[in-house]
Amino acid sequence: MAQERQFILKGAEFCYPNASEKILKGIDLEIRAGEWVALLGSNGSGKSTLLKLLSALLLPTQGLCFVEGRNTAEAKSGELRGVSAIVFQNPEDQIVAATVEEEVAFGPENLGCPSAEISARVEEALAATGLAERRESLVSSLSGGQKQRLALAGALAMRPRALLLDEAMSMLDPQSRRDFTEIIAAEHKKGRTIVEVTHRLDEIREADRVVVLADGVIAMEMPARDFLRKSDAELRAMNLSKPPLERLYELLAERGLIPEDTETSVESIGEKLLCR
Ligand SMILES: Nc1ncnc2c1ncn2[C@@H]1O[C@H](COP(=O)(O)OP(=O)(O)OP(=O)(O)O)[C@@H](O)[C@H]1O
Repeated sequence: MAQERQFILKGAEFCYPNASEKILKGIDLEIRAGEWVALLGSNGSGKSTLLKLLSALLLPTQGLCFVEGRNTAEAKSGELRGVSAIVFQNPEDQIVAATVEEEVAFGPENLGCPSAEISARVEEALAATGLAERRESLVSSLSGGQKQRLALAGALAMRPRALLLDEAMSMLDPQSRRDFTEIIAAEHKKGRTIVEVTHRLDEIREADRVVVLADGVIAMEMPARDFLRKSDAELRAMNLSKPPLERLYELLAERGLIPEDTETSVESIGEKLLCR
């Protein structure tokens, strides 16, 4: 499964009902199972809309979308179950239950899982998101970061093969963002595909590939590592700013203080500087 094409968009277009202009104007994109793809682009460029096509919440108005080989326009109800789960920006839009445990059980219950399996899925998702000790807590007593981890736990309890993240970290403080990223990285290691919409380049370090949307089409596509090494000026032209670590790398490499092939990590840059 590792290299299979899990999502395929072919000339996909999308126009919201009653809107005068198409939001997506012919997207050709393939995402392999197990890949981590970051979707970038300015406000309104259609990133969330594209994510909704992948999750079959929306159907292309022209062109095709295939999910694990099935055309989403023809898939019967439930046929795409288990492929993907989505986490939105604001956990309040997603959480429905009163307690942590009830919230995580909600998805598997709706899937009609037997009770032993519901318990197993709840345990697994709570452990993965570090919420096991809060299982009996009221959702209202959780911090913003914990609520977003709960939304993620709810998604994981569906045991999706792909996690779709729609600016899922944009409301989090730096520590919660690090915690959330660690959980996502662990889920990716387990083999889940990650498709994340973001505006922050420090969230794409672990991605395999970056896809940039502009004016309804894919304006750029490349390995995340290469994208992060673009000049600050090029990134600013796309309304993006280089994260501090990459800015430091660029400055030190430009001045010959570290070799060009230094890995962009605090440890690696620090070691090269100390060895001088
Ligand atoms: N339900 C809707 N009905 C009509 N227009 C919509 C709807 N949802 C989104 N749009 C419009 O479609 C365009 C693309 O929206 P989308 O949310 O996909 O962009 P985005 O790149 O994710 O934006 P952002 O970075 O601001 O979240 C926007 O102009 C938006 O106003």
